[in-house]
Amino acid sequence: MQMKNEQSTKKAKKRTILQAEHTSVAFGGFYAINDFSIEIMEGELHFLIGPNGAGKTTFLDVVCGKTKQSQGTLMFKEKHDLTKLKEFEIVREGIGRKFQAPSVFPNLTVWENLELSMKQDKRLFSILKAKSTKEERAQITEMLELIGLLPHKDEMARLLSHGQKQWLEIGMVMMQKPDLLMLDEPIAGMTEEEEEKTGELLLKLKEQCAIIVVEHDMEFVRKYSEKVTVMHEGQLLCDGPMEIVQANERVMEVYLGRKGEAKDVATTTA
Ligand SMILES: Nc1ncnc2c1ncn2[C@@H]1O[C@H](COP(=O)(O)OP(=O)(O)OP(=O)(O)O)[C@@H](O)[C@H]1O
Repeated sequence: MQMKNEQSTKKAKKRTILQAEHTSVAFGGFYAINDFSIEIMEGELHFLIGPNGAGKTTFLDVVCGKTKQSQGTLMFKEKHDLTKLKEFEIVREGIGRKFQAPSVFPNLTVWENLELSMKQDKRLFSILKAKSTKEERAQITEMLELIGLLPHKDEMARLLSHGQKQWLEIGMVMMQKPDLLMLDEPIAGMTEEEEEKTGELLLKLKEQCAIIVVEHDMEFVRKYSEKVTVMHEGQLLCDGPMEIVQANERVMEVYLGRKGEAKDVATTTA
């Protein structure tokens, strides 16, 4: 009986998916990130916000190995030291990233795009020649349902709307079953309806992996965030649930002190 209790406690305890401590990144003598720390837990939809130039994209670059940090520790799933891995090894360990602009294969169908993303051998010829297994086809269908593109499965990707292309690309990253998904401004350029569908999609995806979203749209952050980290000038300014973050005086100062972004915070703090 006691063992059973221990097991259920173990089950309930969430893993730390990503832990960065005292991360710094220097470009020449300039610190784009300066002693920044963040912890991302399993099943978390975590928004990373901050004014332009705060260091958000640089941080994602560090996590996926594109940029090397000059200082700090960076652990993935409590056991992989990301600073020692190359970009392809980081992907293989389970970190998927989607950049802001959609980059699907325009002249392949939606189905083929997903099929391509799940194969190791990325040569087009091999993919079109090799038939997917029943299990793989079931996985593709499941993903199409999740991203809402099942009715469009035979359409050329170039014919999709901007929002649909973004969902397809998210689906392509998800086909590799990441434990951490990183998205850079996923709703940029979307219609209101597409924004809402994206928010709903993120809520579903967090059942499968932890998610970091870099976002400028404060209304979207307020609506869908569980946890928010605010960066400013390469440093951690504040973190916690959105109610805490938007009531933080330093956060207000940083945003209100910058023309154009005052509107964003005013909307969320009203
Ligand atoms: N390769 C680089 N060389 C020199 N400076 C860089 C480089 N990459 C980024 N920076 C600088 O580092 C700082 C942080 O940039 P970063 O793109 O990470 O900010 P951000 O928070 O993502 O901004 P935005 O919201 O505008 O995308 C900026 O001052 C930027 O000019």
